[in-house]
Amino acid sequence: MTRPVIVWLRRDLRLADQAAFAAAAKAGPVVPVYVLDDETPKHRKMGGASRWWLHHSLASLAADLEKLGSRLILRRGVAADVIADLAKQIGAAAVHVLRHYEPWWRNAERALKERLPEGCALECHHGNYLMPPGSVTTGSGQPYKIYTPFWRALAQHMPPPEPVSAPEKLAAPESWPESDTLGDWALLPTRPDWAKGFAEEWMPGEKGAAERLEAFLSRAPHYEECRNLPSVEGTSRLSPHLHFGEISPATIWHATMEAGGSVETFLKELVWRDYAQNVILQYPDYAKANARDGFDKFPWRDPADKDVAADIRAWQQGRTGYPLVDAGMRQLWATGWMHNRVRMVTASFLIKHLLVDWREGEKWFWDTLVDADYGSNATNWQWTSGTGVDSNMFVRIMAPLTQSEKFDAAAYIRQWVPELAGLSDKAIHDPEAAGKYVKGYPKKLIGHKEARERALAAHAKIKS
Ligand SMILES: Cc1cc2nc3c(=O)[nH]c(=O)nc-3n(C[C@H](O)[C@H](O)[C@H](O)COP(=O)(O)OP(=O)(O)OC[C@H]3O[C@@H](n4cnc5c(N)ncnc54)[C@H](O)[C@@H]3O)c2cc1C
Repeated sequence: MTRPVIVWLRRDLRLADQAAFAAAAKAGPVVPVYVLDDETPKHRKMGGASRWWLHHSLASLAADLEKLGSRLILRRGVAADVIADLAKQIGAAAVHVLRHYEPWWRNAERALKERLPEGCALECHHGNYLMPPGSVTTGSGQPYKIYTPFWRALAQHMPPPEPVSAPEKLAAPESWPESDTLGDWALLPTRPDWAKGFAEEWMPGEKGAAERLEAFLSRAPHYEECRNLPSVEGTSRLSPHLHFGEISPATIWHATMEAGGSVETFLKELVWRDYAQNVILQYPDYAKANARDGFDKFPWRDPADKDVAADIRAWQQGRTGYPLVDAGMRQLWATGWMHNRVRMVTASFLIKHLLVDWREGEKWFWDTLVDADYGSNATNWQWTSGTGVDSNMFVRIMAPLTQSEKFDAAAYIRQWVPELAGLSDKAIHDPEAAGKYVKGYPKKLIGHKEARERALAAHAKIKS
């Protein structure tokens, strides 16, 4: 009997265009394994919203595997140890994985390689990004730090290879190793069940991802004009599916190209995802360390101070008195997702209006986003705060009230801040300035002009 091979799954929970499954299917009986590992990532273990998604995504993958005559084995513990032990136990000939670039997963891949028994190879495949992170370099072989030249260089290698179909069958081993039961992992919230709204919005899993893509294709040609309008369903909402690897970026690339029309702006956004991985490969601590010199001395307000803590809480709960900020933070809490334009506005508000260190916001998003992604989250927070490897954006202080009008956010605000629903399109962006007192809706935590001056003065301190 041919020795079995293991497919070790992480954020690659799909069968189609999944190189680890494709290679394993040809090699022999396949044992697909997911390890819930809260130890290896240390303080970066998955947040609450991601755990909700993970539960449903694993259930979906397990059902899809059964249709192929296979199973999903669930284990809990330090992933490198669990996989090495399992390889010994079943006499595996190889472990197939898709590469991941979070620093803890790179360490785990190295550790696993050392721990695997003799004769069991670790086979790492490419597939969750358009190009393997680190492979797009300047003429002198250096990795890119800035997005635009990165995009130009990556575009030279596009389109990506055509996606590969899911295997039609996966041979089963002679006997299946033991598996945990998904429900015992308690990934879903219970008391309180804050994720009630998630199920209305999302269908985690490969089928849900394919449906999202299908629905987006007819809108893709209008992406450029609609993508900044939070009141309009203008973007793809594929981010959590991409994060959990339920669909490959190559699949999305080819499908949007075939849909026709001008899709370059969308593809450029997709490349931001690759760019973020390229950044964390160069700066593994990107979620905790300012990349730009000088910001370590920035006079942030102290989150231990009770007034600052109250401001942070008001931001988290969507009670800042700025309707667009509040709508975004409430959308995040209710659905685990927020529109990109509003992510920029809410992040800028925390950092510049409230003068709170970007890392506080990064942590909140990590816990509450269903698409929370180590690379993309840190890259976008450092970009907004001006502390990152790219240009210093600190002095670009977004005006939430102007942004709200410019991007026509009235309907979005009505949806997420229902106490303001009765206000006119004109008054809803800034009820206070329009002289509208709405019972239950808070006053602004700080005026825009005052906040802007305070932020610029703080920034001047690190420049002097
Ligand atoms: C402060 C802040 C934090 C963010 N945190 C995350 C995060 O943790 N995870 C995450 O996936 N995105 C993050 N983003 C980027 C962006 O907001 C989301 O990817 C986007 O809103 C997802 O919606 P969509 O799928 O409809 O995107 P679309 O506009 O349809 O874009 C298609 C895909 O491209 C990728 N993409 C688009 N914009 C970006 C970007 N700026 N950076 C990286 N990838 C991008 C996503 O995978 C997205 O699904 C963050 C942005 C900000 C400003």
